[in-house]
Amino acid sequence: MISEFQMNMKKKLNKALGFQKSHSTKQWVNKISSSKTKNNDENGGHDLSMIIARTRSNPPLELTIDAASTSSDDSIYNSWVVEHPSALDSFDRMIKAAKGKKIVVFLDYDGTLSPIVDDPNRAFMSDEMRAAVREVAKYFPTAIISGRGREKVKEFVQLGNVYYAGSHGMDIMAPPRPVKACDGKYHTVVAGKKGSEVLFQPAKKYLPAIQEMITELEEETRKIHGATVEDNRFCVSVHYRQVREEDYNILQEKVKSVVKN
Ligand SMILES: O=P(O)(O)OC[C@H]1O[C@H](O[C@H]2O[C@H](CO)[C@@H](O)[C@H](O)[C@H]2O)[C@H](O)[C@@H](O)[C@@H]1O
Repeated sequence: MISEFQMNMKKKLNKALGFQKSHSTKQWVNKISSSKTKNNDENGGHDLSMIIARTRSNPPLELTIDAASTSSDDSIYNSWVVEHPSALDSFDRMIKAAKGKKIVVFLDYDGTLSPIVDDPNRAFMSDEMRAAVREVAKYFPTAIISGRGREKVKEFVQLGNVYYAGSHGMDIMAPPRPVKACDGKYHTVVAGKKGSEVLFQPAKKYLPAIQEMITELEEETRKIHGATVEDNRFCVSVHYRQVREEDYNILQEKVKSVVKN
């Protein structure tokens, strides 16, 4: 039987995720259409991240379709939903499967907790979503994993009771708590007001090389209108959402040559 907590959680998640139905429908439809009409990468991504990890809902802007405008768009969306059902529809099944097990929640940021927008610096999370995540984290260890730098994600999320895994997991910070043991090699303990925070940064020694690459990418891409380089500390994203389609190849070649060298 579903408990009151489960019902409340389901309601809160539904409310928090509400924006995705209205806001991201266009992006989902857009992604499907774009993958049919051009040779896009499999994730429809718009940043040529050095570690190739992208959200599912970031399609090219120039292929924007108004999802509400035609019934064929609706049917594209509906078939997308069939292939990508909402976890909320299987909530009861998930609860059953989780019985007696320790539940840990892993959440992506862009396109999951926040809508996809043109300017990566403005991918804000709604207050409803923040409240839902805060609530979930009260009951289960909760981690937010992103390709972005850890500090940027923390700045967006503004919650103290979650784990932050930035740079695709190369920079992890646990919420403040009493620290029992760390291996000392990759972990650093940072004393804070509410307890000690543990930092896990296994790629720290590569920081100078990564920073060098970021500077080079900035120089190489400066002349391509719309291209931006996002410093994600242990990795980097080169955004092409605002780049003209005819410049995609040249940008891609420039990124490849920097990475290769
Ligand atoms: O792992 P994620 O948290 O999903 O990060 C993947 C990339 O997300 C961000 O870029 C994407 O969202 C931007 C804001 O909506 C959008 O403008 C961009 O086109 C998307 O690719 C982030 O800026 C990247 O650094 C992450 O790699």
